[in-house]
Amino acid sequence: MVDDLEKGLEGVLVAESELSSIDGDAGRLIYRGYPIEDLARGASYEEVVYLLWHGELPTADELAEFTASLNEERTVDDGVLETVERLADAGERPMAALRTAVSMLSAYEPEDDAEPEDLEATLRQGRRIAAKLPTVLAAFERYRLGEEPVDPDPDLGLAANFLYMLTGEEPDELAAETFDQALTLHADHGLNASTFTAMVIGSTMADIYSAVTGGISALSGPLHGGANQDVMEVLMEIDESDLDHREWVEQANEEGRRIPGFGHRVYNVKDPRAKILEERSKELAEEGEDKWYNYTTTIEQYLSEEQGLAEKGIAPNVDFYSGSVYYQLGIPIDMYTPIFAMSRVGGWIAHVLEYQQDNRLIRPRARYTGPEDREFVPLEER
Ligand SMILES: CC(=O)SCCNC(=O)CCNC(=O)[C@H](O)C(C)(C)COP(=O)(O)OP(=O)(O)OC[C@H]1O[C@@H](n2cnc3c(N)ncnc32)[C@H](O)[C@@H]1OP(=O)(O)O
Ligand SMILES: O=C([O-])CC(=O)C(=O)O
Repeated sequence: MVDDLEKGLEGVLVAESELSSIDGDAGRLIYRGYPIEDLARGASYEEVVYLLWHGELPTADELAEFTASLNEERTVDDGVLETVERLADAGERPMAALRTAVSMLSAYEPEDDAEPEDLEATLRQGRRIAAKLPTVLAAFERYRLGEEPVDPDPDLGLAANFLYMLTGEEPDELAAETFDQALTLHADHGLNASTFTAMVIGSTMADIYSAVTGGISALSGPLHGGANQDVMEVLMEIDESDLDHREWVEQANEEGRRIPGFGHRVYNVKDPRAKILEERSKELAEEGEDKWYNYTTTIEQYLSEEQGLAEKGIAPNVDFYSGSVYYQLGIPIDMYTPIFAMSRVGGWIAHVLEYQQDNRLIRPRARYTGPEDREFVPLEER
C-alpha cells in the first residue's frame, strides 16, 4: 500500500530525461545542456527542435535537410482546412480549433498503419504535426477575418513564415527574430502539465496525434499556457481603467486578485525566460508604444518588492512578458496560447519519444476516502 500523497505530484520523480532541466532556485533552464539564453540568442527554433529530437545541434547541412523536410510538410489538406473554416465561422476559440484540427490531421497521415513501437515512424508523424500547426493556426485567423489563407513561403523560417501566413506580409527583422526567440523559449520545460499529459497518453502506446491533442488540451488552462492570454487581458483592463496603472495594481491586490503570469511550481525566483522576454518587450517598446512594457514592470515591481512576493518565492513566469511581446508584434490575444502550443509541440514529441524508448505504462493511484461495504439497494427500492 502506498502511504505518501503528493497532491499535484509536487516534487515526484516519474522518469529520467535528457531533454531539459530547471534549477528553480537559481532561475536556470537548459535544453540538453545548453543554457536557454545561448539558444535564444544563437539558435533558430528549428535548430532547437532538432536538438530536442536528435540530441545534438544540427550542422548546416543537417539543418538545411531538416528545414526542407518541415517545408515539404507545411501544406494542410483541404479536408482539415474546411473544418478550420467552419470552426472560425462558428466563433470557436483558436486553441479549441487547433485541438480539433490536430486530431483531424491523423485522417490524412500517410503512415497511419505504422506499428506503435516504430518510433522512427512516430517521429516522422510528429514532424508532420509540428510543420502543419503554424499553417492551421494562421489559416484559422485568415478565415475569421473573412480572408483566404496565405500559402506558406518555403524561403522563410518557421517563425517568419507564421507571421507571414497570419498577416500576408513578411515581418521585419526585429519581429521575425523576436518571435523566433519566443518559440525557442517555449519549446520545452521538463514535465510541465501538458508534457506530462502527452507522456501519459504516449505511455499507453497511443499514437502521437492523440498525445499532441492531449498536450494542447492541458496547455489551454489558465493555470498553465492559458495564462499568457490572461496577462494581456489584465494589461488591457488596466489600460481601460480610470485608475492610474499603479493604483489599479494596488486595488487588484487589495481585492485579493491573483495576478496571472506570477508563480510557478518549480521556480522560486524569476523565470529566466521571463527575463529574456522582458528585454524583448522593452526593445519593442522603444520602437513603438511603451505603455504595455511600463504596465508589466510596474506590476512586477509592486508585487515583487512592495507586496513581498519575491521573498515568498513568487515571481514572474514565462507568461508574464510574452503577452506584451506578442501584442507589440500585432498578434491577436487569443492566439497567444495556441502559439505556445505551436512551439511546445517540439517538446511534447521529444518527451513522448524519449519515454517510449523505454516505455512503462504511467498509472499512479489515489488514496480512496469513500465509504466501504455499503449494501446495494435495487433501483425499485431506492
Ligand atoms: C507556462 C506556465 O504554465 S507558467 C504558470 C502559468 N500560470 C499562471 O501564471 C497562473 C498564476 N499562477 C498560479 O496560479 C500558480 O502560481 C501556479 C498554478 C502556476 C503554480 O501553482 P502551485 O505550485 O500549485 O502553487 P499554489 O497555487 O499552491 O501557490 C503557492 C502559494 O503561492 C501563492 N501564489 C501562487 N501564485 C500566485 C499568484 N499569481 N499571485 C499571488 N500569489 C500566488 C499562493 O497563494 C500560495 O500561497 P500560500 O501558500 O500562502 O497559500
Ligand atoms: O513548467 C511548468 O510547470 C510550466 C511552464 O513554465 C512551462 O510549461 O513552460
